Amino acid sequence: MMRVGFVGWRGMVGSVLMQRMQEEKDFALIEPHFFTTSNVGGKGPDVGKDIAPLSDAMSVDALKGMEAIISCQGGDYTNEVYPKLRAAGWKGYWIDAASALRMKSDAVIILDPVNREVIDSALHAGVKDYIGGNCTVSLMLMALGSLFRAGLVEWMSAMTYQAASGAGAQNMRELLKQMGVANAAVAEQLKDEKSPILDIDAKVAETLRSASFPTEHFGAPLAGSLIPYIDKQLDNGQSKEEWKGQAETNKILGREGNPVPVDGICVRVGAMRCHSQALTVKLTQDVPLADLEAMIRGSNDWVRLIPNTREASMRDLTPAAVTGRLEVPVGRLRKLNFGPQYLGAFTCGDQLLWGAAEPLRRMLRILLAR
Ligand SMILES: NC(=O)C1=CN([C@@H]2O[C@H](COP(=O)(O)OP(=O)(O)OC[C@H]3O[C@@H](n4cnc5c(N)ncnc54)[C@H](OP(=O)(O)O)[C@@H]3O)[C@@H](O)[C@H]2O)C=CC1
Ligand SMILES: N[C@@H](CC(=O)OP(=O)(O)O)C(=O)O
Repeated sequence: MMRVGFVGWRGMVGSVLMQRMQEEKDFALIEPHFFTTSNVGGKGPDVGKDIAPLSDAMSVDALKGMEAIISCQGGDYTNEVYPKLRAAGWKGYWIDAASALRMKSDAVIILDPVNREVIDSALHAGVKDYIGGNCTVSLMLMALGSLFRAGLVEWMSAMTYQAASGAGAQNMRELLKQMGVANAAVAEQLKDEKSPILDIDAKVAETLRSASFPTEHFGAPLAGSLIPYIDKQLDNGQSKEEWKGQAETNKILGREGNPVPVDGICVRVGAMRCHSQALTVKLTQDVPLADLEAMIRGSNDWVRLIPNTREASMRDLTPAAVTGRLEVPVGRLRKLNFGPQYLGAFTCGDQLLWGAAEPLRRMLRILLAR
């Protein structure tokens, strides 16, 4: 059995990975070893079989014994440990959720329902580093990857509505705290159906702006508001999250030499763990809507085409409906007023599943099937 090391298994992404691997009985096929940066010798997770006590995730010697390592520990850990491990001659497979190694020329961004042939040819060529993509990019490609693959996308604009979970577990907690504080500020007025709405509104606005409103993690109010900036600021006016749209989409599709322009504005909203995106696609030709729908519907086992009606959109195309599910719905599909080559679409997906954990466990399955 393949010896597989897990680092970062108790974090938010790691916990979702453990959950999915249990559901799919992946642990029955491997010899799992668990690592920690904080509790060496402690007890690992319950995965339905006996496991050794936790090993030191900073020990190159301990990690070197693994044939594959899956890390959900974050980019700082990857930047510190990965180079030492390779320098020590380790030849195993490194599978990582963090962005640190994504754009390395000999690393592949994994999203097998979209780029299985890129993964297979890299495996054949002896590539050892397989990195999960940015959640927003992966979810967009799960929804509309078929249009890129058919050569139908001249350019795409992705305007995003990203959930608190993308910023981390503490941020999810902070969003809920903010909701609680905003609610508490007007709890008495809410009990009285006749209390003036503008008084309630003014009190909420004052609360959101007050110095005591909990914003330690987001740096700004998110509940009752939004934050139109995600990740670092770049010199060209884009945020790092916006930069990833084009860079990672084209790398996943294996067309870095002839990139399709992708751009937009990435916005944090008060959803818990589903990222949504409003997409505008300039098509390379005027393809009938029904043909585009058929192409999207047939592109992978998880995409769900939602009829462009008010009822279906409100029922099936929201973070509340999609959270915790592997399905990636795409709807609001229509030709835009700009002309017959302009397509509008809206998609929503769980960013901890296809956006983070799922591509990692599927990469492990691909290795096991070799
Ligand atoms: N958040 C996201 O949506 C996405 C994240 N990623 C990548 O995955 C990396 C990990 O993200 P995420 O899972 O959010 O990180 P977390 O902060 O949830 O977990 C990272 C590590 O922190 C340590 N830790 C310290 N305190 C706790 C605690 N109370 N509960 C659990 N773990 C704790 C654990 O290490 P130890 O057990 O060694 O102490 C854990 O493995 C990110 O840096 C990013 O690179 C990728 C895609 C999406
Ligand atoms: N930046 C993403 C989450 C994330 O971790 O992305 P990346 O894996 O590209 O660093 C978000 O905030 O929603």
